[in-house]
Amino acid sequence: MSFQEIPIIDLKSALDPETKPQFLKDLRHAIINVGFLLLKNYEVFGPNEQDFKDIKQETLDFFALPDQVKLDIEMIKSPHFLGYSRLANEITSSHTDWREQIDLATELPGPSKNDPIYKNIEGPNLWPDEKYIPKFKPTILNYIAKMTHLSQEFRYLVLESIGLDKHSLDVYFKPNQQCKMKLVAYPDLNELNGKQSVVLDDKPTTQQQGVGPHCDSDILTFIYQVTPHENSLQVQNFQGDWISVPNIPNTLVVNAGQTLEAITQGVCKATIHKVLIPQPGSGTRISIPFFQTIDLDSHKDIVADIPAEIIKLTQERDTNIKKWGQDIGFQYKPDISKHPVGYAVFRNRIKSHQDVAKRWYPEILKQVLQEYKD
Ligand SMILES: O=C(O)CCC(=O)C(=O)O
Ligand SMILES: [Fe+2]
Repeated sequence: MSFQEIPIIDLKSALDPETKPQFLKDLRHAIINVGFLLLKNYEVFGPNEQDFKDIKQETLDFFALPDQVKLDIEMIKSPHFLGYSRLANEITSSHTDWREQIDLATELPGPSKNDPIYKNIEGPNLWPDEKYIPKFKPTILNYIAKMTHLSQEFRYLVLESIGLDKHSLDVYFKPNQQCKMKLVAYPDLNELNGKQSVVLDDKPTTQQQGVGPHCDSDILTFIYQVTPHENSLQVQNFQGDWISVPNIPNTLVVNAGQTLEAITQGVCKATIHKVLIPQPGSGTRISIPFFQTIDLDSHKDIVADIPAEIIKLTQERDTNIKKWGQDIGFQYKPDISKHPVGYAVFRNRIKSHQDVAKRWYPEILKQVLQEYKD
């Protein structure tokens, strides 16, 4: 029997030596057998109530900006895949995603000439004109700084929960390691009526995707569900059933990505998930995912010293899997024995944002589309 609900984990209980053993046990179950959890009392290490209020306000203000202000910072202007994506301009699992978003990241300089091409993932953000939205940049930078801290502390706990030294992944991180985040708006069906995808010949229908079934490619993702929509974010259990992630105030959704799965020999599960567009009349759904990523140059072996009893738990999980989720189509998986992790990350960005790739990396886009077909 696969999971039927998303476990809730209380970060405060990690701080008390009396409650920590049970905390680690619960976390171990969540990360191995579900791949998703709801985290409460995150402000122990992360953003506080005011920080969440601020980012919510800036996000609402951002999406309310005149189209031209948003289009001035369209992602197509960035070789680093950062900036604004208009509605229906992204593809997941071969279909249009009915969402509008801005991709942001830890502010870093672009790569130098001799760097491998995948290093273009790093670079400066495209900021909206501060004349229209003066507090946007400082609010985002503050959120990134605090979430970076939370994601690091939480990674330590995840590693402890599977019997590893909390510093065992430190070699995959560099000083000022890039983290990524997005502000996302999923308009409801009424607002979408008559709209057509910019990239595919898709029109929205009731079951249309906000974002199609996929696994995240990072280490850990933290999602702030800003609006109270239910039954939008759904996770696929290992029997193929879709389980809704409850939208509980003052919790963050946390999930494992494929990079963490790869370097922990499959112990931490990168579970398939998707977002449905909101029901007509329920208004725009807003969410803010934050992605902890590792040094693009990482080219190291997987973590070898995972205790045998943890590997056994993983094997038990895998033998019980009746149906291995939905086919999410072709997605580059990090294979750090063959390529640095940046190779897969870069190719996944090319596949998702083909208009950006066409402008900046036409040759690689051709290769990717060819591999995609094969
Ligand atoms: O909007 C959400 O709640 C999740 C979005 C998501 O899964 C993603 O962008 O990777
Ligand atoms: Fe995701």
